[in-house]
Amino acid sequence: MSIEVSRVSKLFGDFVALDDVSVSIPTGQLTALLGPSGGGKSTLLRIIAGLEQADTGRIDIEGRDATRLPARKRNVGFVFQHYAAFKHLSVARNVAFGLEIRKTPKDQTADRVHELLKLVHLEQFADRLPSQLSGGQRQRMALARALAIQPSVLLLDEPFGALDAKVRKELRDWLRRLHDEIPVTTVFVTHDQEEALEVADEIVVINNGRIEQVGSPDELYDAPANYFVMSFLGPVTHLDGKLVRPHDVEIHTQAPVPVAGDTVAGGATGGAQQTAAAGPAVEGTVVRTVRVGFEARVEVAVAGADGADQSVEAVLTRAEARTLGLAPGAKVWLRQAPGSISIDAPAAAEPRELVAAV
Ligand SMILES: Nc1ncnc2c1ncn2[C@@H]1O[C@H](COP(=O)(O)OP(=O)(O)OP(=O)(O)O)[C@@H](O)[C@H]1O
Repeated sequence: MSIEVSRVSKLFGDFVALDDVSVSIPTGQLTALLGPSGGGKSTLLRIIAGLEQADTGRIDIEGRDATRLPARKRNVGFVFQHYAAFKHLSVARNVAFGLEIRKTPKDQTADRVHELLKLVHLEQFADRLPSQLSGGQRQRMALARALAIQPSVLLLDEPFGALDAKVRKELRDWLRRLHDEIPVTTVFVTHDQEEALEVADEIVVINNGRIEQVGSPDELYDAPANYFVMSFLGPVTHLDGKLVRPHDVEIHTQAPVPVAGDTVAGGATGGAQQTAAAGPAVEGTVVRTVRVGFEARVEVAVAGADGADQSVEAVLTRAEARTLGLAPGAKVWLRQAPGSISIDAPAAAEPRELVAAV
């Protein structure tokens, strides 16, 4: 393991930002710290970097106790969302900075800067000033600068957060490819589940100063440990007392023949369960259908346990929606698709609070 975080807690006044957090970050992989705003991701990253001190607990980096080491002695590269470049220095000099202060011989520095600028596709901009770069190019320069000192760990705090969606997506793909080329242990903070699922080898889900789950993108998606993780990883809806994904809700225009509903695989307590066969269907009425790109989102009103109408969302392909001809007011039957996963919804009132927290 490249980074071992053991029983780390951090308070700001009496606010608990991190509560007894332990996690192992594997060597050579891209690990995402994922969670909602204020959950403690940046605080954890800053403690690993040595920019913040934990109140209790221990940090080991590459087998060495780094808990009390100052940031500059931890051999970590760091990139923030708003990268502070030296405005009056060229791109090449910015990248060279870490090497110059370490008194690296000039020719070695020049070679390394050239190599890094090539790696981040900025060779032709070596002599420009940072202000003459686009936001995406500036973040690539920041990465080159962080990599210059050959860090054992690269820490990225929402590195693409300030960029527009298209550039963000490009840089995300680029970071993945870059990491395949030079597999430095990398930890990056994001609140964007899609970014984490797409880029990371491993995801650490953090909420309210605690770790909710650690796993590969597939593990998290296929076996979320709890209600929070499942809700945070993408759209969810409630069907028959369970949290399910809208694309796992089947819509029938006639009452389907019930097949014994059986639960085959349970995760951790309270975690996802996989339905082997479809159980009885729930009757409802179509409220509206909205087409979004190739999908059709169908809102269906069903009678809840308390008698009041509850809204269930189902997502179909456009073709499916067209075949079913779902007009508002149409009577339908909903059931969870066989093989899909669900989590028992917590007792009354709680779901709404949790969804609001997300
Ligand atoms: N220096 C500080 N002083 C007081 N409170 C702080 C300080 N730094 C962070 N906090 C608080 O600690 C909590 C966790 O902050 P942190 O930045 O780690 O969250 P985050 O998950 O990275 O969220 P975001 O994505 O919004 O940055 C927040 O409620 C924040 O207000």
